[in-house]
Amino acid sequence: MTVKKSKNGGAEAQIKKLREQIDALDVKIQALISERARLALAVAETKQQEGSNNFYRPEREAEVLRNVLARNQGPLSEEAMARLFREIMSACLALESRLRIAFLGPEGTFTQEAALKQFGHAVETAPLAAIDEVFREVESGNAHFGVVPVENSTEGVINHTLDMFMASPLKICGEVALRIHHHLLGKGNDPQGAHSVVSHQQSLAQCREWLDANLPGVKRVPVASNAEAARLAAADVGTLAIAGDTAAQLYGLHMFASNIEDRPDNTTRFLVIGTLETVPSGNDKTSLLLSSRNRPGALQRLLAPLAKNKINMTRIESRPSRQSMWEYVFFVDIDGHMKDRKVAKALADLEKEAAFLKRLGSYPKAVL
Ligand SMILES: O=C(O)C(=O)C[C@]1(C(=O)O)C=C[C@@H](O)C=C1
Repeated sequence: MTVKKSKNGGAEAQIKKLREQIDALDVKIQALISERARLALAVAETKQQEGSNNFYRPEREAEVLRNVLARNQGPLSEEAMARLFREIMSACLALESRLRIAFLGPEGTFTQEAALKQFGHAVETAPLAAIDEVFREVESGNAHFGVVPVENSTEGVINHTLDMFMASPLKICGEVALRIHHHLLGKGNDPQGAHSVVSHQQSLAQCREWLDANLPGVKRVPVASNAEAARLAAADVGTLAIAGDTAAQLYGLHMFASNIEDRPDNTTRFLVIGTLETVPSGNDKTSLLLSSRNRPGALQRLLAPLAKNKINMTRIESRPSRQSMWEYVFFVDIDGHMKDRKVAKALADLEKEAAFLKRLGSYPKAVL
């Protein structure tokens, strides 16, 4: 008994000592964060004196986060360390100017998660019901930036987002890559007793194999979003939802099975849209909208300037042009920033070959 007591006493004393060290470090960290915030305010003042009211600088934020990752020695993971610095920058930016970010809602969607991953929590977020509403909110100046999904590694592109760029004057200012984990959620006790499983059609597709193996008799019903699915599951014990953590928490649902996506590397790419022309960050990509003249070998000829200038094309998607039948436009992503000499030369060559070329934006590659 005496030994145990002294052991406990020893452990408690040890914890007390460690906590004193933590307290002493917290004092220093806090003072440094305040000093950092004062410097950010000074940067804001300089921006204002220059006549600029673009306080958000995605290229600088990408650089800060890349430096953080390069320095990280553990024990915190890259994600954890980046998240902490993201929130520090978010709070600093909020001192300079509070941003309003429109995103494809409702609350609890993966797009909201992507918006918070990119901007941190010190922004005002505005959930909107459809992708075109997000574009309109930014175009009208009601929101500083918008976040929309564009591509999923299992199911491919989100055509609606690409189509919006044909007519919209907005630029792509950044991209966010988000690992997507889907869970089977509900209010009841036994998922086998459910009559239907609801989710966004992409999520149902991303969990197809799991559903075939585990819930073969349950009807699959596509709905507008995963968050909407969670809302429906919260209202009816016979309805199961496939959605992510945020929606599960928001609607207080029971998690019957976690990470049910067929591919463990399931990632969705989101775009940050706005009026800002992002300057080079040192590791950028450029998105273009192209259409070819209607003649044999047109696509090959169209892309030749990229090969000639040794530009790496990372993606190409074709979409009907909507101008005339059987004509296509191409969404092309290339490595580099349009201000890079090599890219600028390739774009000048491309312009001569293409019937139409729209520069959708150059922006930092997703950091994490
Ligand atoms: O460097 C700037 O331009 C800043 O305003 C500072 C800071 C930061 O906290 O590091 C804040 C907001 C910008 O988006 C980028 C960086």
